[in-house]
Amino acid sequence: MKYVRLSYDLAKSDPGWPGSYSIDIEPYTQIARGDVANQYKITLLNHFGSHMDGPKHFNEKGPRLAEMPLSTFIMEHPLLLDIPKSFSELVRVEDLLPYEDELQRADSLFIRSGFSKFRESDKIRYASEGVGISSQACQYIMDRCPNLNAIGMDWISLASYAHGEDGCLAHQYLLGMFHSHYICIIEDLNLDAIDPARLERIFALPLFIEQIDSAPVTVIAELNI
Ligand SMILES: N[C@@H](CC(=O)c1ccccc1NC=O)C(=O)O
Repeated sequence: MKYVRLSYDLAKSDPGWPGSYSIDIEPYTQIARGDVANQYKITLLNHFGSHMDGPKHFNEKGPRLAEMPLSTFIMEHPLLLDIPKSFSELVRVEDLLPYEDELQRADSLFIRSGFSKFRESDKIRYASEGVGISSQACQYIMDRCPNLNAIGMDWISLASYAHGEDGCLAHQYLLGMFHSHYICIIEDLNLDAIDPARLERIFALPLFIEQIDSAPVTVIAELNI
């Protein structure tokens, strides 16, 4: 078995959703300053970097991540799809239709668009001209794929910034506003290292913090190598 991390380190210089707060990290106690231990104070927007959206993000009646069943975070039947997309393009129903049978069997879906290649080289466009999943595709997924607990992606948000209204509706669909189940969303992942034929399981473990809807997440893929 080989384990590969799909979530990024959190770093101040990383791209965030345009106009949103990101992260600040400051020393709290420091050995170099005469303290006995190193500690840091972190101020973090819970939607910055690799993170998991819980139902309460866009659905006031939905649970917080800490209230979801633990099976949400351990994916035994992940499906990785390569669906190449570029600046401000949306994943649409017709992109998913060829995979309907696989989608119905899977407990989680990871979409590799290739857009993560811009995360380092063009941070501004990575954030403001990101890929998205159309609200119609999200409605299709909610209606037709009852076993999916989570959808992950190699770009910054389910919503493409250029299609904000549709992105809002897309979040509302997956986060259960119009259905009796939920699909959590895992945003800003690096899916480069996964060979779909070797993918066994994915573990996506968010921080559980009181009050909050969503949280930073550590995502690890188990590959059969
Ligand atoms: N950063 C968010 C996206 C987001 O904030 C958003 C997406 C679509 C429409 C509005 C949004 N935020 C509004 O305040 C996310 O984690 O997906």
